[in-house]
Amino acid sequence: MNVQVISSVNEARTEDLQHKTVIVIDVLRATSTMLTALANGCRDITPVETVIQAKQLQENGVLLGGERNCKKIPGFDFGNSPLEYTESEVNGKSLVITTTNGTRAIQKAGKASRILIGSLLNARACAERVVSTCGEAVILCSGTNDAFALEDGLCAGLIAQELIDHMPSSKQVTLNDLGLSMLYAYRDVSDRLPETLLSCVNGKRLTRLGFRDDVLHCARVNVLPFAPAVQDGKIAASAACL
Ligand SMILES: O=C(O)[C@H](CS(=O)(=O)O)OP(=O)(O)O
Ligand SMILES: [Mg+2]
Repeated sequence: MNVQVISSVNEARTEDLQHKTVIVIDVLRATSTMLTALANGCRDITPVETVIQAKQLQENGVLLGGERNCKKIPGFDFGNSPLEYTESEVNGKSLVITTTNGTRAIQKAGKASRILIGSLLNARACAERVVSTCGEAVILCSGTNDAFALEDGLCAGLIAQELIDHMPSSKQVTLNDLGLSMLYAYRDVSDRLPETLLSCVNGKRLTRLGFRDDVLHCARVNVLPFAPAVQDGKIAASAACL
């Protein structure tokens, strides 16, 4: 299986994504937040690119979440902190979310045959789901404002490692050069991921803004057993088995 790792939304060309399984990663924090909300019983999540689109989807009982400049958007129920999306807040509810990078990456992958939502939290589940499919796969790192973000790259490396570990011996995983680089980088820091995430640009920024615990939450590996797909514009935990 050919697996291409793409460094940021800006680097993703439509022809690289269409007809492929695309795993979208935004470790800090969008995809980690979505997965946490689903793990806490959120019924479904609609990721949108703009604040206006989110507000247009606002209706009774629907929660609005997201950030601009790492901060909660005025009038929204939640920011982009996974720790806000507790069971008591989100269980059984629908959520519309917009973030600077992660929801933009999901929209960019719109021509993929399947879009999976990935992070360190569910890397193994993503790999297992990809192994069971045919065709090529892409790991799309959201990055930050069109630039590479280390936390997303390390997650791509972890997913590559999980793909290698779970691929039947009759099949091989072939990575592009960025994928190989991230695999080697992940192996190098796998025993100190929390410190590594706290030391990267986004980890430092979030810590400065009071979100250190978010970084530590997002640095946990393989704690969620599902890899949800985007279907008809929504992400649902039940779509994890489709
Ligand atoms: O809230 C976040 O962690 C970031 C904000 S910023 O772009 O790094 O300022 O958004 P995300 O879309 O989750 O990367
Ligand atoms: Mg990010």
